[in-house]
Amino acid sequence: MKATTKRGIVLMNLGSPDSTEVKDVKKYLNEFLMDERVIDSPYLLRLLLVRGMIVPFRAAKSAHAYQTVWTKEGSPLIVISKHLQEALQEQVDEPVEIAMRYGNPSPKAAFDSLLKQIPDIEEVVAVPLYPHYAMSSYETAVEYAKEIHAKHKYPFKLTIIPPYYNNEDYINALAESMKPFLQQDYDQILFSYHGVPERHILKGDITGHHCLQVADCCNVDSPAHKQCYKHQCTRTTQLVAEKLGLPKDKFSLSFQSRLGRSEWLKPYTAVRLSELPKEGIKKVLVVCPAFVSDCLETLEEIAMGGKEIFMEAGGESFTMIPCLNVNPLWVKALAKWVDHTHPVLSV
Ligand SMILES: C=CC1=C(C)c2cc3[nH]c(cc4nc(cc5[nH]c(cc1n2)c(C)c5CCC(=O)O)C(CCC(=O)O)=C4C)c(C)c3C=C
Ligand SMILES: [Fe+2]
Ligand SMILES: [Fe+2]
Repeated sequence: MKATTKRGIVLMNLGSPDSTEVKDVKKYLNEFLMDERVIDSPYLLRLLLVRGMIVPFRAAKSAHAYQTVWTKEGSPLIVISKHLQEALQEQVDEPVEIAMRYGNPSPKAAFDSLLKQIPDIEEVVAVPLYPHYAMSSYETAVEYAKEIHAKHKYPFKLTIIPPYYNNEDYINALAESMKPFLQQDYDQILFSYHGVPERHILKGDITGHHCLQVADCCNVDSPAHKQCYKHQCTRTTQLVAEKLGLPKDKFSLSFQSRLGRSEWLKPYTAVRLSELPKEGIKKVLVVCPAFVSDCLETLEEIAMGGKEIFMEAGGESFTMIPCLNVNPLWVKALAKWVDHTHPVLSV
């Protein structure tokens, strides 16, 4: 069916450095970590922390990590986002662009390109490539896109796809993508999500008294869950496990990529990978549902670093399940969500 409204689509991801050179990685880390939704200290303290401590110490290590996963076409996250754009474009009539929260291409470049292709464009549908709501991922991407939209007075309406951590199309695509890996002999599936500081969870609790304060908070109903990253990761895990018929002892959940010394969501993936073999879990499958595109954090931190930790601790086999990337069911889900007849809620 042809769209009645003149529309365009933007897939929004996090972004990567322009190259693996230390100067480009520094530029990227500065932009990323100076975001107040990522490092939420007051401006001057953040500036001191980021420019004076984190970036000078982290840039070379980070650049080296990027070198281990970089491809001829560029950063895996950007390349896969482009492939997803192409795959979705084959399914929908509206022009599809990609935009990154940090680095390139920017939301402005994506909006300008859509406006050039359809000068009388009426609506742009933005799809954050984050299934879960976190201040440091979904929220910052959405608020940035809204800011650019307002600042440049674009003539079209901006519609945002809400978090889809519990959406049946997303859960089904994820479960189906995992099925082939369950044919092999394994002891447990580790669902490893990007972590966030516990402080962010407390800050995002709209009730002010639920998250991390009520016993088993993620499994006790609360309006806080609308913006609770921990609840949403827990729910994705439960729904995928149900869909795959996994018994309780066959899966567990952990959080990766901790930065700094404050307390982040626990258990930490690196710690669990070092403990699992001692608990008799010698064959592990790892899936990272917070990322829909493979990136540094899945390909280097988990598939390389995580595997090393697990094998050195006595593990026998470590299998990384790829992200959804350009999985046909995932592309189909996106095409369904952006269809003009499908009711989307603007956040
Ligand atoms: C999936 C959602 C993400 C959340 C939530 C998130 C929070 C978060 N991240 C950092 C710091 C870093 N993250 C880095 C890489 C990175 N993070 C995400 C996603 C989320 N981050 C992705 C997809 C990537 C990979 C990007 C790529 O180019 O492949 C990095 C850069 C790499 C490094 O030096 O380790 C940093 C730094 C914080 C502090 C945070 C929450 C507060
Ligand atoms: Fe991150
Ligand atoms: Fe919560």
